[in-house]
Amino acid sequence: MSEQIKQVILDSIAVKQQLLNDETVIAKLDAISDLIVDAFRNGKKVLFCGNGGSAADAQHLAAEFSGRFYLDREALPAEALHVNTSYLTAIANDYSFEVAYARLVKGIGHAGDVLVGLSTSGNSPNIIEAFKAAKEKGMITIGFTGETGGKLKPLSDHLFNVPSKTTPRIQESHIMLGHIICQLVEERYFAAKS
Ligand SMILES: O=C(CO)[C@@H](O)[C@H](O)[C@H](O)[C@H](O)COP(=O)(O)O
Ligand SMILES: [Zn+2]
Repeated sequence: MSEQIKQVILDSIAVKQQLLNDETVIAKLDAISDLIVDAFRNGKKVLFCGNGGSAADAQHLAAEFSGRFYLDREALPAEALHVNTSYLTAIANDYSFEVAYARLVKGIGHAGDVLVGLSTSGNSPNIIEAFKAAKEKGMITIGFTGETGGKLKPLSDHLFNVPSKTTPRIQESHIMLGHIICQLVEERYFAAKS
């Protein structure tokens, strides 16, 4: 049993070690943070979407922006697309779950806004449809996926494809990458303002 537990921790570390060793990932984190700072400076917002554990990650990361992270500061405009359960259940029930996020992107998304999609397979239909809607709107799409990127890869302007095939290990790295971006964005946006 303890070996099994240790193996999970080792596997999680191994994925993160690969990210640490990949200079393109480090450079991308730096660049995406600047991109999001620019979006906020231009009055744009960041929308997040995911399913299951990745829905939790989506709202977690949105709340780092709209609430606060390390700094005591103003709110930044960010939200996760699944948080209104009345909206989500009505649209899933009346139309389909597949269109639920896309419909909201069409309703509230504007050119220059950012859509972050978290999908370990890269193949969740509602995330795919949301990315298609975002691209039609002229939004910037950022995918967080597993190693292949799945169907989200060609729809992502920027992609963090975590080098693993295992859903929970991928998610553990997604939240780490997301936290890094939140930290850099908060520092850069509010340092420039003060
Ligand atoms: O949290 C977990 C597994 O760790 C699950 O809830 C998982 O997120 C769900 O099965 C999702 O529906 C998987 O979707 P995706 O990552 O392939 O887009
Ligand atoms: Zn999970």
